[in-house]
Amino acid sequence: MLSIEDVSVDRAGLAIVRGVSLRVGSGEVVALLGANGAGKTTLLEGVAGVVPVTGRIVLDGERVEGWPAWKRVRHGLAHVEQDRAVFREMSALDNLRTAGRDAEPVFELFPELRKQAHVPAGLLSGGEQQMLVVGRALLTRPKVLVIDEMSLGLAPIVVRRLARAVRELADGGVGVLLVEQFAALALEIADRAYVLARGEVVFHGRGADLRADAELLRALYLGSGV
Ligand SMILES: Nc1ncnc2c1ncn2[C@@H]1O[C@H](COP(=O)(O)OP(=O)(O)OP(=O)(O)O)[C@@H](O)[C@H]1O
Repeated sequence: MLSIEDVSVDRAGLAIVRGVSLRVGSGEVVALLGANGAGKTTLLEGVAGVVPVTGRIVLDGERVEGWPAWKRVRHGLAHVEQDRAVFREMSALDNLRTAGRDAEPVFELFPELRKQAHVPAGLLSGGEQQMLVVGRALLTRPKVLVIDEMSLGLAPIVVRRLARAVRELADGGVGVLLVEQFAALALEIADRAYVLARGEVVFHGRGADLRADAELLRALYLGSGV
């Protein structure tokens, strides 16, 4: 569904992402892990069309690396950015309506939002705001969802709730590429995982294998390789 082939990204003259190749299939959650500064956010931004890349990005059968971000969205890509941006003065429902579609599927996925439908989004809890952001992305009916650190600053119970929802989305056929600071949590819902260190893939394998091998995970995070 999404294939990233030999992708590199430079920023301010520095090679931040270097020759990364990875794939996300339909119905799969793929975790993208790595220490701070490894290049995870930059890679997602390259996929979404926020920053230019070299290499190939194939989305649902089409080469999209030269496309503007909006065109990638139209072709089935949704990008949940790190900043959890909602329209604070607008109600939760109106935030969802900006996606131009009936909000009902979001209320089914996150019933807690239904009760808050008419509350200004700025007054919602951090977790509810994140549900809105994920919900809004979902309403564009993506084939692939790339999510950057959706757990930042949220309570563990809320993070679990969001993680479950992401797994449900994938079970419904969406391909998910998930950047997550809590590796253990990401690996609970991930089918496969990649670890980035200094812009390069240093591990690729089954989520369960990495989860079962804390030693390996630690070594990868420290950048010492396998
Ligand atoms: N706009 C930019 N200009 C120059 N350098 C940047 C820019 N954005 C990020 N970087 C640098 O790129 C490197 C990778 O950053 P990136 O945010 O992609 O990593 P990350 O793996 O997502 O880390 P984190 O988990 O801390 O968000 C960092 O060294 C960062 O300072």
